[in-house]
Amino acid sequence: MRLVPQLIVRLGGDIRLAMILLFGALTVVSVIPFAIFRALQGDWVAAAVDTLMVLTMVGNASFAWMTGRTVLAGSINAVVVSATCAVLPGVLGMAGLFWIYTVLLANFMLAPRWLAVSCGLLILVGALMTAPFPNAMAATAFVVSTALVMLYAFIFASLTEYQRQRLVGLATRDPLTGVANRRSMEVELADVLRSHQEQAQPAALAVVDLDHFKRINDLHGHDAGDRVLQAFAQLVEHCIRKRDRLFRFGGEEFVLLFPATDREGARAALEKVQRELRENLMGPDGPVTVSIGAALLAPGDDWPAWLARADQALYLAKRSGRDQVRFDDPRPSPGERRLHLVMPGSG
Ligand SMILES: Nc1nc2c(ncn2[C@@H]2O[C@H](COP(=O)(O)OP(=O)(O)OP(=O)(O)O)[C@@H](O)[C@H]2O)c(=O)[nH]1
Repeated sequence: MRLVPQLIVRLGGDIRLAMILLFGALTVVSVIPFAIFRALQGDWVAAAVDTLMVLTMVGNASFAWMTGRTVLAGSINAVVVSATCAVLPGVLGMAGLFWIYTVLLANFMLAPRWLAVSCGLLILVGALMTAPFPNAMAATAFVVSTALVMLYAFIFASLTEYQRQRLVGLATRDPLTGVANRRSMEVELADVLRSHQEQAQPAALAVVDLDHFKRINDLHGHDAGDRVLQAFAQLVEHCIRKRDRLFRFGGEEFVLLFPATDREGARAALEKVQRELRENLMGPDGPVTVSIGAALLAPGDDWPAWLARADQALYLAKRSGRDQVRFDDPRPSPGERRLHLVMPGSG
């Protein structure tokens, strides 16, 4: 991808990275002239402080761009610039105070809120100890204005974070059941494939489909069907491991992803899910069963192929009478018919 489109895609998807790069660029443009001017005046301490700040910002922006570790890079930026700001009035006199408001605001865009508040307090205390305030009134005005700027920035950052989380929720969750949606599934399956390629980790995937679900809708209405879907999602999320993931693929079809799990692990997990649902998933007319098709990730699989194999196993589970789990075997031995294992105890 060319540089500008790549830049737009990455910055559009990661606001903290965008702020770190912007902050780095603005620091270079705004601080370098001061560093040169102070060096020309023979004020070597101030020139060195300015240069150190520029180097830190540029280094951190490169680090954030290359590693994606934007919280760490933004936090380092906030701490370094705030520490500099705290002593700046001691070096520059009252002129050092003018930079403080910019840094107080920038900290909330670069670092987590608790760190931005801590850095703000550091600046406040440092400036109070080092700035040559002409009188107590000037010092009081400084404290009040600094506190107000921090308060506004804190409220703004909190609201922005709340809205961001709501947007992420809307974009990645299924509104009916609250589980992750198909879009998240595609992203997470691609991640699992990457770590499978890098670390040769096994992974299993299962497509779970409620049996005769249409009857519930037809006999008792859509709301009754919705309640069964919600109960299903709650029961499954309750009985899988934290790292396993449940997605709503569409309608009454769900996908379960088991990262770092081999065949035996997947078999045990699916037995548990099936047992939990058999015992506790109730529709208006009694227990609701599920059919499950599972597949282990095989070398050379992309995620649609992996999912298609699990779906094929589900199809066989349905055709064989429902209420059962079937595994697809990705590597039948030469000349052998593709083997579909029916789990013990399943229908
Ligand atoms: N209540 C409700 N129903 C839904 C939702 N999404 C899809 N459905 C219904 O799910 C039903 C799926 O029907 P089918 O594909 O025939 O599946 P089934 O009746 O479970 O039959 P088998 O899968 O073969 O056991 C359809 O009636 C859809 O309208 C939803 O969000 N809420």
